[in-house]
Amino acid sequence: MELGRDSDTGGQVKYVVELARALGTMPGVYRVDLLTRQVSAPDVDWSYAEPTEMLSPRTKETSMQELGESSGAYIIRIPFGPKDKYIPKELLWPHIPEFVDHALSHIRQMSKVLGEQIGGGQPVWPVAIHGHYADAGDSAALLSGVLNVPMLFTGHSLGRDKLEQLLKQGRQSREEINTTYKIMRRIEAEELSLDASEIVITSTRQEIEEQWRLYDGFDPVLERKLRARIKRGVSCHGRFMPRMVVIPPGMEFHHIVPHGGDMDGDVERNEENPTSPDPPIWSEIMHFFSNPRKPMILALARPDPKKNITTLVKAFGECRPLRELANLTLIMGNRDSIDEMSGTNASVLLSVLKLIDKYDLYGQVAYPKHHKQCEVPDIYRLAAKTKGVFINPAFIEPFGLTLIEAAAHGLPVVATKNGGPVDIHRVLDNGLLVDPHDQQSIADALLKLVSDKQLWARCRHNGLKNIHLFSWPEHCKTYLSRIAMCKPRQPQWQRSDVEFENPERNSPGDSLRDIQDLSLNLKLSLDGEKSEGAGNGTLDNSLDIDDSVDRKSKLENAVLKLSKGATGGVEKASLMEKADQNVVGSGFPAMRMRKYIFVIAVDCDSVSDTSKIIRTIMEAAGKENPVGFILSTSLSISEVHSLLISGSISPLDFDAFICNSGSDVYYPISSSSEEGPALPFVVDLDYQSHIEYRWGGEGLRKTLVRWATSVNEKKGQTVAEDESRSTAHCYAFKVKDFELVPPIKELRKLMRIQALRCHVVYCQNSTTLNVIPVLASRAQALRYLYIRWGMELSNVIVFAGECGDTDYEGLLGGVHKTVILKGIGNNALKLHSNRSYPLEHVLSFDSPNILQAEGCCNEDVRVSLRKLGVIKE
Ligand SMILES: O=c1ccn([C@@H]2O[C@H](COP(=O)(O)OP(=O)(O)O[C@H]3O[C@H](CO)[C@@H](O)[C@H](O)[C@H]3O)[C@@H](O)[C@H]2O)c(=O)[nH]1
Ligand SMILES: O=P(O)(O)OC[C@H]1O[C@](O)(CO)[C@@H](O)[C@@H]1O
Repeated sequence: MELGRDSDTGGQVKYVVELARALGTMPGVYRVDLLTRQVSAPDVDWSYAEPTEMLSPRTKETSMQELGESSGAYIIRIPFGPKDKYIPKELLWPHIPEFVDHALSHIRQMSKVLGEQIGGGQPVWPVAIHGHYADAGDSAALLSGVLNVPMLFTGHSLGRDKLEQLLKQGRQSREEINTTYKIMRRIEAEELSLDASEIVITSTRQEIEEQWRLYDGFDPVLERKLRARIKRGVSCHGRFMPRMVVIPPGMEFHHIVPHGGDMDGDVERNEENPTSPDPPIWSEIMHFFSNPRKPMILALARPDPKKNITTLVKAFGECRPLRELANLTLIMGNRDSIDEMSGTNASVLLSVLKLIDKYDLYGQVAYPKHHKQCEVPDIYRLAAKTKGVFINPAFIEPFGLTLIEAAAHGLPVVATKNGGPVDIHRVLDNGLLVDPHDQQSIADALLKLVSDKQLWARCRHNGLKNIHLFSWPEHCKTYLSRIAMCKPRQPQWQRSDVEFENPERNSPGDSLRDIQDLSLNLKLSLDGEKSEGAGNGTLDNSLDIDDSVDRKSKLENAVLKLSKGATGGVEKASLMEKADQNVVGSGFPAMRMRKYIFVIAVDCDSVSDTSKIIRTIMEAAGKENPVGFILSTSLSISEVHSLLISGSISPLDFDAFICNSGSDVYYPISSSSEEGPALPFVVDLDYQSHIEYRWGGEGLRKTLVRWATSVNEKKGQTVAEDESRSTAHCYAFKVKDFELVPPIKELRKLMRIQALRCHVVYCQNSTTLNVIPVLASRAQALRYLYIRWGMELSNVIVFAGECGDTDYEGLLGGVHKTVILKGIGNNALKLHSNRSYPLEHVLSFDSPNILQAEGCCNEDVRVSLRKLGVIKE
């Protein structure tokens, strides 16, 4: 770990690595995979390019022999974004879909490997997926949706709070902040994480009460109300809230020199080897001081403006008695040259240097250029040895790992009263809290602690006495018990395979009793005791139980046939049949065998344009390649049927149909005349069970109808429910005038405020609004086809227009190739006003996977296919 190297290498890195390592050694946990980006750049360590790295356990008890072949904790580095280049977290957003696709492929591969090793040949699926920080939250939401496993989320630092703090400081406008930090994109990712997570882990209560409450999708009062309703067994009307759980992080204690009985004031010494030489970092710090024997005030933080180091230097510089009594050590990451640091970090450092000069603090302040990770404990020990004090004066500190590190080394603390330190102080009672904006109170608190020997000894003693409360094994126990309470989710087809093979194992708890793994952050198996917990937890979490599709019927792997109702819409014809093994049951064969799959996702102005483009693309594909076709559209399946008939295209020319903006997947079947008016398609019920998660059903529909009424009252008859086009997982509304309806971002906000989790899409030239499950989309349906049928995503070519429905941008990113057909697309959509951030924060325009075709005639398409190497000549 290169902690403090830049703004990406802070406490979160340490937290996540230590958590993964600790989880990997927990009884019952089989495997933990920590997924991160692979970087092979000259300016970063070579190990960042290693695809896999084992995190060896810290505890001696866990011998390698005890572990299974692939068990333990691993860092898995996934390549995505430009090769050979380090990208700061703010610029990663356009590359997230590519990460998700590669991560899926790793998880799929791993589940097979583990299946061979410990699963009796059945794939071993992750038990849960945990996103850390907004970008991983965004990814985990998509992955949990495709894999159909529970998601957990930890924010570490939250965008809305950061935005408020930056606005308060008044140095940048909202637009400037967004340009620098891509903060609106990040906030949307955090909102999506709330939509999709079953559990949100926080380090403190303050994070819930004061930070998460700033989000549309979380309201502590509504959360309590919903929880009470669940306990009483009363309906929540389709509303869902993630469960917030406070679990403070832990510490790794292996490198801490035992303090023996020396808790009451005498400085510690190395008990194991009293004659060992002083660590080199001590002299590197001491050479700054004219009187190295004075107590040392220590600050250790990334040189980030929010850490407020400049106020500390001012407080020190302006307080004569403090300067006389103590020295100040500032550990602010590592640097070779200030000119090579990032803009904000460099400006903090320059300000500090100017202040040292202004107050003439030479000989009293140390600011070493380098320190190694392994030297950090020595730095705390040095401060404790001089009877010094640790200070964290951050404007706001979400938790503050340095505070528990200092306590573990017997160093009393002065800390900001904003954020996590309040909770830490309640537990440890090892120092004083201050207002970080009040320079005088910072100086007073420091002076008090360095001058009052009894207070200093009491704080040291208290910290050492209670630090065991911040332990990773304790953290992991609570964490795992929470996961055991989640309602088990798993791909339906996998569950049915297991159950058909082994009819003894039919209760939901049983599948948890099998060894399972938990990917991205952990993989674990649950023992009998925990499985019972899982049963009880289902009650606790019954918010998510609203499983409206009858489980039994889903398990039957049935084929649902459709027939045209009197209205011309599609009705379910009550025909649940045993699986037609050739169609759905045994793995839809065609997609896996295709060399390429062309996904036609052009959102045209008119139906005739669509069928014309379908024919052009099919002709351009030629016959030489075994190409499969998928139509991806906002249309319902009966509209698709009419479109195909009007264009004289056979449904059998397609492998699949992604309909209703991604809320339904169908496969074509040959219709026989005996079946009367049945449409020649079967619906994929497994897909429905995947996207069912948090679907608000009737409660959501009623809220939408009320919303439509209120729009109509204000603007005249503008929005009306379109029952004929609505399906079980898509509520369709007709829109008369798109200028009069609110943009997507407002409608989404309105739904989130009411704890309704869904995805809203304006489509068909803005004449229609489709409201679908939050984990459904046209892009997600493609990932599902990969997981379900093994359709290779890198061999998929998506054809899209220049613009389209409001889910358009989701179609472009990822490992598949995209051909954008110039001049095509419905143009009435307010695509750009649907987001609160520019398209560049979502899409990478220079991606080699995206191509522009000059037009949409046969030759234009063929030129693009040639460029992609799909066709020769
Ligand atoms: O020059 C430095 C600066 C920091 N560190 C280490 O880096 C970590 C910094 O963690 P923390 O003080 O918690 O701050 P952040 O880097 O800002 O971490 C974020 O993530 C942490 C874990 O969730 C939270 O505790 C913080 O509040 C949150 O701001 C600590 O282990 C430090 O020892 C160094 O080794 N060298
Ligand atoms: O300033 P931001 O964007 O809120 O980010 C802070 C986050 O970045 C990191 O420094 C990266 O490790 C984390 O410690 C912290 O969670």
